[in-house]
Amino acid sequence: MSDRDAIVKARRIVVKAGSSSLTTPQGTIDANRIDALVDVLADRRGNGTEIVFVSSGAIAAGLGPLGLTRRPPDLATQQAAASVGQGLLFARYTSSFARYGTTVGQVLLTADDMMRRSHHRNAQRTLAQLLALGVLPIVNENDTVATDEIRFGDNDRLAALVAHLTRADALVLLSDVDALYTGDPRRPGARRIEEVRSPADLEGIELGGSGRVGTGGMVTKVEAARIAGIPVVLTNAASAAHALAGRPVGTLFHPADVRRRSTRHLWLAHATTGQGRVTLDAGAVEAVVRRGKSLLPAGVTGVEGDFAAGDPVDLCDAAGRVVARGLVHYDASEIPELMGRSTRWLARELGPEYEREIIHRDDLVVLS
Ligand SMILES: Nc1ncnc2c1ncn2[C@@H]1O[C@H](COP(=O)(O)OP(=O)(O)O)[C@@H](O)[C@H]1O
Ligand SMILES: N[C@@H](CCC(=O)OP(=O)(O)O)C(=O)O
Repeated sequence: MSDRDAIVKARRIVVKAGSSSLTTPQGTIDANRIDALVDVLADRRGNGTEIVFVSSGAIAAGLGPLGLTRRPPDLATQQAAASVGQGLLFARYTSSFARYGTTVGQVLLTADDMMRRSHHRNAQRTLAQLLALGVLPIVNENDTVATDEIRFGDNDRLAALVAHLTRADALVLLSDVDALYTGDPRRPGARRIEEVRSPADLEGIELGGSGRVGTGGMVTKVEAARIAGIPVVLTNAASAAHALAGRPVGTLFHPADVRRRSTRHLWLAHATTGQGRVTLDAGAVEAVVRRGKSLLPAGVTGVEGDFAAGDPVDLCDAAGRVVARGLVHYDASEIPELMGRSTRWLARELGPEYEREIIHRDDLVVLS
């Protein structure tokens, strides 16, 4: 079965639409385009396919009502715009899907929901139950409470992780551009890439930034395709029906092998930024990278940054090369007095609560 056939036969599909496909240049929801996309999704659903829809556009749809003409640079105004826009978007989806008798459920996720085991299971259960009840989940990042430090920012990688979370068979990314091109399609000479089979197919391709209201541009779409581990089609919203029908539109990304990685590990590797750095001695690098062990205080030689317990931090070797990333169990300020000490010594001198790892192996992903 070809990967285009796999999209036709998929029983569960994650479809993601970008801000530019759902909103107008005036910063309002684009009701006509939303209705047209809902028509396509409802049609596919009518064939018995379960759809999980990841919708961007909360910030973009909130701009007009707030009298703004462009995406604000500061987080607080973005959060406010998202708060206004998300409600308007969801109201539109509710009424648009009601034309087909379809009930929709709003699912707003934070990066933490992908990362922390308990939250992760919770999100997974909610999505599974919505699908079991015949509800179409509409997912977005919970932008109103997301902060710069711990935020997806773009919905492409979120969609890939949602595909893992829901064990979807295919992912369709809808943007304002009809495919991946060899360079920015706004410039002459850019050619459409029909298929991406391996990272080698991406060599020499210029992955540019986003359009007027989007975030992440092509970089995060290609990254999403790499994370997804299922067939991915990237095209524009107008070609959604063709993409779902297996027609040769857009760019088809054949699945990369990511089966051995959990969603949390994929999140850590691809969707977080280290909030600081911890330097490891050679023995600790060997233990963490080669033997899959937890990072103990004894193997730490240095710390940089101002992170808090629970933040993602980069683990570096003595040459400063990042070898892994993990969720740290201590604040940055606590680490200097623990460095180089055995856990037994720490428990005896500082108390039993200091007998824990700097980073537990379950919260750690090797990057080198
Ligand atoms: N190599 C490329 N191929 C296709 N599009 C590209 C490329 N480089 C940059 N782009 C730009 O990426 C934009 C889509 O990204 P983005 O604005 O984040 O979309 P969305 O809001 O749909 O997620 C397009 O408008 C396009 O101009
Ligand atoms: N969660 C954000 C999405 C951020 C964004 O712009 O994403 P995208 O348009 O998919 O590149 C929102 O709803 O505004």
